[in-house]
Amino acid sequence: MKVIEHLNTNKGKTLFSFELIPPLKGESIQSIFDAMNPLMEFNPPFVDVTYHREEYVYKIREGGLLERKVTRKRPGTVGICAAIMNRYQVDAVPHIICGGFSKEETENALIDLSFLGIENVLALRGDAVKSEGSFIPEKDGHNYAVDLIGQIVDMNKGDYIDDDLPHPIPTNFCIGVAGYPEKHFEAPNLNSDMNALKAKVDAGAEYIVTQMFFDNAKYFEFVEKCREFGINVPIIPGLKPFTTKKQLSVLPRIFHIDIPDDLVTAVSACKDNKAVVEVGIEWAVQQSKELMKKDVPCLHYYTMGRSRATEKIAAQLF
Ligand SMILES: NC(=O)C1=CN([C@@H]2O[C@H](COP(=O)(O)OP(=O)(O)OC[C@H]3O[C@@H](n4cnc5c(N)ncnc54)[C@H](O)[C@@H]3O)[C@@H](O)[C@H]2O)C=CC1
Ligand SMILES: Nc1nc(=O)c2c([nH]1)NC[C@@H]1CN(c3ccc(C(=O)N[C@@H](CCC(=O)O)C(=O)O)cc3)CN21
Repeated sequence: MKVIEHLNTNKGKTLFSFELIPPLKGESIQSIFDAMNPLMEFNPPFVDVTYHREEYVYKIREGGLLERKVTRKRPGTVGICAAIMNRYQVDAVPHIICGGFSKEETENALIDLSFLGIENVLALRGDAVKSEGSFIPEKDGHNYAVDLIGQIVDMNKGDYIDDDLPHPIPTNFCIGVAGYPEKHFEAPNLNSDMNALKAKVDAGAEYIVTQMFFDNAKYFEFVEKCREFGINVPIIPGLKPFTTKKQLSVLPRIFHIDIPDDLVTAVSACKDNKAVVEVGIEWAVQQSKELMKKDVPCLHYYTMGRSRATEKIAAQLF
């Protein structure tokens, strides 16, 4: 079933969903099941699986020469989606990114997903390669998420880029996109980021999932701003439970978000990360309760394979 159908048929009740990161190459699918099992009792109608692009690693060869190798440390998004749909009563939402894909490779990936009965994708531009400063599109790949959405919508109409196909069958994907309550870091200002978001929705995105935020006011202002811009699709808040002291500096650096004063004070006062986990749970529960009161369609937790904190949060809410 499509995410938008889940959101529409559950009017009035906030749904629970979460996001997984594929295990490192060499690990087994069991680590995914271990991360999911404790969360399945809260009946998530869908689960997101992130996509991780290639990275460059440098190996020292004889004579001290450096050899650059292209590697993917976390492959498996498509396989994991098929495995979890097969094992649990849940819809998988693979993340599809522009980076590292030509249009033909994107078409082939979407064909695989369609064959597997996967009806949902989150369409993203994707991050820059770790060792590169900024996002560089693939030769013959997409530049922005909006262009990727165009290709998916075309396929949903039976319009494949391979124009030699005699009777191409339309795919049937529900498309979600990312939204940034605190602005995407590359956008020159909030208005231009809002225009980019509006373009994604106008191109065919049916719902938005937000970047993590720790101050609900940011989400409420964002939703209001979206409505002013004529963006009328459901906006699912994304929440990340705080679990380590290091995240005080890591999260703002990676995700370009602010941590509210009270949370900084509470985390800083913790004597160890065990105490931080408790603070993180309490903060996320308070955020979730307030969001639920405002009838958000779904609460989406960035568990990234570490389910303990999210399990404790969900137990208090769902
Ligand atoms: N790998 C994953 O699973 C996930 C990745 N992300 C991350 O989200 C970030 C960006 O992805 P999206 O939001 O999908 O990208 P996007 O293509 O919607 O936007 C990227 C940036 O380009 C700007 N922009 C968009 N269209 C434009 C246009 N036509 N002209 C000029 N500027 C334009 C936006 O304002 C934004 O600053 C990445 O950092 C991505 O990796 C987010 C969620 C999950
Ligand atoms: N820019 C961006 N890229 C993403 O891949 C991404 C977003 N934003 N926002 C939404 C989700 C959330 N994602 C993630 C991905 C990884 C962690 C994670 O593992 N964080 C570690 C720190 C990572 C590090 O130290 O490199 C943590 O401790 O929380 C969290 C959320 C993936 N998604």
